[in-house]
Amino acid sequence: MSAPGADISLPRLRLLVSFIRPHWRVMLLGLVLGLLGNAVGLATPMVTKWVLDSLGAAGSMTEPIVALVALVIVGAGITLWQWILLGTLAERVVLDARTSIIRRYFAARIAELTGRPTGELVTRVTSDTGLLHQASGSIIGLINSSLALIGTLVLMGVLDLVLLGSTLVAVIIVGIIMAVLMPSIAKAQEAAQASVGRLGGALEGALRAIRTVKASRAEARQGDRIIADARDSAAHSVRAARRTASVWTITWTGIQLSIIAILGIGAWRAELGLLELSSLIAFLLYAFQLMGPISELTQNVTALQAGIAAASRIREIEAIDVEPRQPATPTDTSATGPARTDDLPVLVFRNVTARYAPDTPPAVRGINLEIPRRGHTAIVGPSGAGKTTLFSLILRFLEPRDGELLLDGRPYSTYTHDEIRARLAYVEQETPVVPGTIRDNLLFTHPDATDDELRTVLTAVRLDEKIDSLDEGLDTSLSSSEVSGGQRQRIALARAILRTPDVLLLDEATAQVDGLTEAALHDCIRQRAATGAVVTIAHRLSTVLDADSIAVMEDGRIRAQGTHSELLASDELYRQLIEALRIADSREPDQQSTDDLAMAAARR
Ligand SMILES: Nc1ncnc2c1ncn2[C@@H]1O[C@H](COP(=O)(O)OP(=O)(O)OP(=O)(O)O)[C@@H](O)[C@H]1O
Repeated sequence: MSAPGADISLPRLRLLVSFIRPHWRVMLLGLVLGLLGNAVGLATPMVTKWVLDSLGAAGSMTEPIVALVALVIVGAGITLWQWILLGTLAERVVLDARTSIIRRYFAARIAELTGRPTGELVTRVTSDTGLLHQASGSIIGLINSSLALIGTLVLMGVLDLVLLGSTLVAVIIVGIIMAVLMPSIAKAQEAAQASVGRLGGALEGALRAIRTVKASRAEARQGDRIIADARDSAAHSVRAARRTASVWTITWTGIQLSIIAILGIGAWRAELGLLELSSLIAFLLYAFQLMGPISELTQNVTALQAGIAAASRIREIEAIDVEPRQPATPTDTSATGPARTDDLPVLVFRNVTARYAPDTPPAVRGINLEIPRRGHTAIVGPSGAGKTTLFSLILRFLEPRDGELLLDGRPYSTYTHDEIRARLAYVEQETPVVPGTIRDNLLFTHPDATDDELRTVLTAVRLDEKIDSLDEGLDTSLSSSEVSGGQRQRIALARAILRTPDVLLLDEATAQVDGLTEAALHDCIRQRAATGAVVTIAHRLSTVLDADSIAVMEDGRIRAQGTHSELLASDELYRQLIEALRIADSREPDQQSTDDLAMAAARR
C-alpha cells in the first residue's frame, strides 16, 4: 500500500496533531523550554565575545565568565527537563493510539476484522503507533529549530552583514537540497511501513497454518514469499537511509565549507580593521552552532513525515464500523413482546434474508425457523448451504437484510448486542479456546464463577480426572502440548455450559473427535436440551439422531424440517445425507463431515 503521497499537507498534519492535541499543555511547556534553551544557546557566543572584549581590562573578566558558566548550567537543566518531558509525552501519545485501536478492534463488526489479514491489524498496533513516538516531539522540534535558525542568523547579522551573506548562500543551498530530497525519503519510509504491514499479515497467516505448511513441504516457498515482503521493506528503508545520508553529508560539507569561507573573509576583514577579532570568533561560534538547528530541522521533518504516514494508517482503522451499543429500536412497553411462556419459542427467524456484502447474492433467504425453549434442533446441509450464516445471524455477527429475528418474542432490534449474547453460549468449530490457561478459558464468559462450578462442568465434560492429573491443574497453559484437540473442545464445551445459557449453539467439529469427547458432547447436549435450547450444526450421525427437530438446509434455504423419521420419509436430500453419514460411520472414523458426505451423496 502506498498512502496518498508523503507530503506534509495541512489535512495530513492535522491528522497527526489530532493525536497530540490532548497533551497540548505538556506540548506548550515543552515549547517554552525549547525556546529558553534556544535563548541560552544563542546568548553563549555573545557572552564569549564579552569575555574576549574584557581581555586586558583588569578585574572585569569574572562577570562574563560567571555568566558563561551559569548559561551552561541553566542550558543543561533546561535540556534535561525538555528531554524527559517530550519523551514522556511521546510514550503517552503512543499508548493513547494503541489503546484506541485495540478498543476499536474489539468493538468492530466481525466482518470488518475478518476481511483484513490479522497480522496487518496487529502491525497497526505494534509498529505504526511506534512511529508516532518521534513525530510527537517533532512539531515542537520544528518550531524550536526554525526559531533557533532565524535567531542565529539575526545575531550573525548583528555581528557582520558581509559574513552573514556568505553564510546565507550555504544555508539556501542546504535548504534547496533538503526540499528536493526530503519528500522522497518520506515516501520510501512509508512504503517500507506498508511492506512491514503486509509481512505481518502473511507471517501470521502462515504461522497459523504451520502444520499444513510443513505437511505440504512448503516451508521454503512460504518463507521466501514472506521474506520478499521483508526484502521489500528493507529496500525501501535502505533507499531512505541513502537519501538521509546524502542530505546529512551535503549539509555538513556545506556548513564546513561556509565556515572556511567565513574564516577567510573574516580574517581579511579583520585585517582591514572592518571587524573586531572577538566578533569574528563569536561569528564562527554561531556558524558552528548553525549545524544544530539545521540537523534538528532535517530530523524533525523526517520524523514528522513518518508520523503523518503512521497517523493516517491508524486513523484508517478508526473508520472501521463498530457494533452499536444501543438497540436500533428503543424498547417501549409495546415492544416488550408476548409474556415469556414455555410455548413461546426462544428464537424465531421470520422470513430472514441475509448477505455478506451489498453486491453478493444472499447467503440465506426466506428463512422461517422457530427454536423451542427446550430441546435440540440440529441443522444439516451440504457445504455452503448457509448453516454458519444462520449461527452468525443468531449471534448477531451479521444483520438480516430482510425479515427479522425474535428473542423471547421481541425483535432483535430492541436488544443490544450484549443483551442477546448474554442469553447464548457458543462453541465454535475452529478455534474454541482462547490463549491462556485452562482456568482462563473456563472463566472467559463468567469471570466470577467459583471453583465448585468449574468442577461441576469439568465433570460434565469428563475432564475432571485429566485436570487432576496435570501438575499445574487448572493453571496449565493451553499452549502446552499436554492438552489434546479433543480436550480443548471439551474445555470450550465446559465454558459454554458453565452458567446454563438459554440457548447453547454448538458448531460441531468436522474433524473426528475421540470417543470420550463424542460421549461428553452428547451427554451435554442431552442434559442441556432437557432444560434449555440447544442448536447444533451437526456433522455426525449420532448428533442428528439425537435431535428433536432437524432443519435441512440447501442453497441458503431451509428445504425441510421435522423429526428424523418424518424427514426420512419425506426428504430426498435428507435421506442422502443420512445414508452418507451411515457410510461414514461404518467406515473407519475419520474426518467426515456432512459436507463431504453430501458430496458423496450427490455422487451416488
Ligand atoms: N464472509 C463471507 N463473505 C461472503 N460470502 C460468504 C461469507 N461467508 C459465507 N459466505 C457465503 O455464504 C454462503 C453460505 O455460507 P455458510 O458458511 O453459511 O455455509 P455453511 O453451510 O456453513 O457451509 P460450511 O459447512 O462449508 O461451513 C456460501 O455461499 C458462502 O460462499
